[in-house]
Amino acid sequence: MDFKEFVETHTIGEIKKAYPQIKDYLDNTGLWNLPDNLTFAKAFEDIDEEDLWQVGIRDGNIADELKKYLSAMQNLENKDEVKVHKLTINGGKNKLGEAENIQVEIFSGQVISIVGPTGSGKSRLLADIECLAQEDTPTKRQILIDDRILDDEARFNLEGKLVAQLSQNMNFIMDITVEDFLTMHAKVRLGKEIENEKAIITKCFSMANELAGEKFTLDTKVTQLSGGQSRALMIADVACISSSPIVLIDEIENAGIDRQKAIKCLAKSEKIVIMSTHDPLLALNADKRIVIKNGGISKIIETTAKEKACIEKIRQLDETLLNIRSRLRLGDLIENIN
Ligand SMILES: Nc1ncnc2c1ncn2[C@@H]1O[C@H](COP(=O)(O)OP(=O)(O)OP(=O)(O)O)[C@@H](O)[C@H]1O
Repeated sequence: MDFKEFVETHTIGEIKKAYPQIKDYLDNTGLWNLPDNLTFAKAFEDIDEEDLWQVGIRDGNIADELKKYLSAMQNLENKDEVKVHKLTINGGKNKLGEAENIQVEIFSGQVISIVGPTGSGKSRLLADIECLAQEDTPTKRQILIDDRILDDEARFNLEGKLVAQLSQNMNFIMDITVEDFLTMHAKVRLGKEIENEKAIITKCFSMANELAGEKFTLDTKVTQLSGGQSRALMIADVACISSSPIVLIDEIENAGIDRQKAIKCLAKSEKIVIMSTHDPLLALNADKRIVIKNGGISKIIETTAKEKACIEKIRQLDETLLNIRSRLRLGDLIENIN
């Protein structure tokens, strides 16, 4: 029996039992009080045709409407369900055509930095991960997800669900407020759980403000945010709202935000965070760093305990430098560095 036939021959109660999400559909369309012991066709006999039209039900199309709703809910759930425990990079070739001879395994909850001279290929590695390369990019690297080789169909299905990318240049094109932006995104991601949605928006907004140098409000238009504020908002959005299990960050250091805190916020969300950086503070805050040379992965260094012990000193140096920068911006003379 196909779905249409099932809907036409069963009572509303039986249909709700077989597909519990249909109760949400009926609540959302204002049809929550239809008697459970009738079929839809019978129950609709007592409802004004115009009222049914208003919620998109006409000419006995209820089965089609229910099917559309169930399929939309399924898509949303499938999106949320994409979980990645392990990402593997199988080495390809460097710019000189030499084999990388390396395999890198990265697990959820880990933060990995990519370091190397300018032009060495850090962004290229991020791009390979973003497109889930299968030996079909200039580096010939292969990316496995949970030990799985991905065929074209799997790559296509995972597109947009797996990876959230925070790149150096981020501009908003829609002229809406921060609140509308977060609400819109939360609605797409979280759907019907309105209560939860409000709490998440509040959490996301305060996280963004904690990361941003200059504070902004929920009424601020996203197009009016500075580069640093936009980045802070997007990082908070990725940490609190986006369900992508892999986060790629291309050089966060120029963003004018609290970078160390930003990485901590992202790491807490059990995602795989991979960032290219020239910043020692960020590099040492990662669990491991991939060193790139001539377009190839030349080394993988696990951050040592001794290195971790240096972080506080580096943070102080960094703060001193930030302080000098902000004094410079304020028009002060820099004749001492206390
Ligand atoms: N293994 C490789 N084989 C061929 N080309 C490569 C390889 N790795 C990198 N490239 C190319 O080298 C160029 C520079 O790489 P990329 O932009 O990734 O450098 P980067 O380290 O991110 O630089 P920056 O620090 O300036 O951002 C790009 O055109 C990239 O496609």
